[in-house]
Amino acid sequence: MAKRIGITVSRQLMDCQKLHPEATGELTGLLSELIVAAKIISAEVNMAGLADILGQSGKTNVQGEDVQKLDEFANSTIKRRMEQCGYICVMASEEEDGIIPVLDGYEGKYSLAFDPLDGSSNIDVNVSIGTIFSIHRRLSDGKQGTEEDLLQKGRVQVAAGYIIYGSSTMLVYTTGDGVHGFTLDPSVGEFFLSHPDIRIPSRAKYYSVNEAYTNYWHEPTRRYIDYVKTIDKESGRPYSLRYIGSLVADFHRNLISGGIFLYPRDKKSTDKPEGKLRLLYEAAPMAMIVEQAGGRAITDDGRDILDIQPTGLHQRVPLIIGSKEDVDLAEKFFTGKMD
Ligand SMILES: O=P(O)(O)OC[C@H]1O[C@](O)(COP(=O)(O)O)[C@@H](O)[C@@H]1O
Ligand SMILES: [Mg+2]
Ligand SMILES: [Mg+2]
Repeated sequence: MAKRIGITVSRQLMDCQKLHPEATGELTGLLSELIVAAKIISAEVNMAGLADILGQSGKTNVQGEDVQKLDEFANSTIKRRMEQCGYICVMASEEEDGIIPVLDGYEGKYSLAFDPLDGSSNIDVNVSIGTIFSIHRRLSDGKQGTEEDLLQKGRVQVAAGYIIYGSSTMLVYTTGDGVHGFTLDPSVGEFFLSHPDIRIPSRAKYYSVNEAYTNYWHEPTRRYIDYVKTIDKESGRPYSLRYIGSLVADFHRNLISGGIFLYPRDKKSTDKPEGKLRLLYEAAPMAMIVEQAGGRAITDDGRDILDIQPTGLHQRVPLIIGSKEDVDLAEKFFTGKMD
């Protein structure tokens, strides 16, 4: 894969296509359309305070969460663009209860699941937020796609990525050929390669968990977090705590600097027995990226996130993700193999 800093993302996609003679260019087309949607969202996020787009929309989504105006803007921007791009047959969004069809005559061979805006609690306070996406090859034949095309294991994703709207806007994605980061130059409206072949450090520097829930943690969580806080110079402990409250931003920091992010099950969320984060458009795409970068992603009972067969569009899973050595060790704590 071309490692030339400064090449555009469309150029890299084209180069990647050349490596796959069977490629038809449809995945490149799909990703290019998604990137246009991300640029539109990035422009809106960057001037959110001016555009009267902060605050709540007054609606509640299928997750029971208050929908922010920017959630809605991002959701409709992606939907409007992708329903007529001609490369996908069905979509799923965090903000929509059921599957989202494409316009008749625009059916394509892929399915798209997305979290239009991740980190909604940080939208109004100018803290990094993002968009997460996951792409599968369709299974159903016929024209419009079905839920079956979306409910596929993370292991068979053809591409996954996120766009982080932070101090700079970055696209980080994988098509199974490593993980690459591009930075948006807003003056020319183009993403340029800035982080080729990202490899997550095998040992963490940071741990990311919402400590406000300590009183509700199950014993393995408590023991593991106590462990990362224990002084052990040789293994770089205690790790520093960093928790932004936007999965995209916490994940991105750990991807670059080394870290472990945990959102395990707890005793607080009786309405969310499987934790908070969603498998299809949060955990599975991040798991593909982290594994492609040399890291790992599991549940808090040691299952690999990418091998979980989804059963529902908005299914939640406990998530432990990040530097491989730390996730391997955390697994021992959570599966009772650490005495
Ligand atoms: O406030 P909590 O319980 O720590 O939850 C924070 C988590 O919730 C999320 O905001 C959920 O995602 P959405 O903002 O897309 O709903 C994650 O980004 C983040 O990691
Ligand atoms: Mg989210
Ligand atoms: Mg969201």
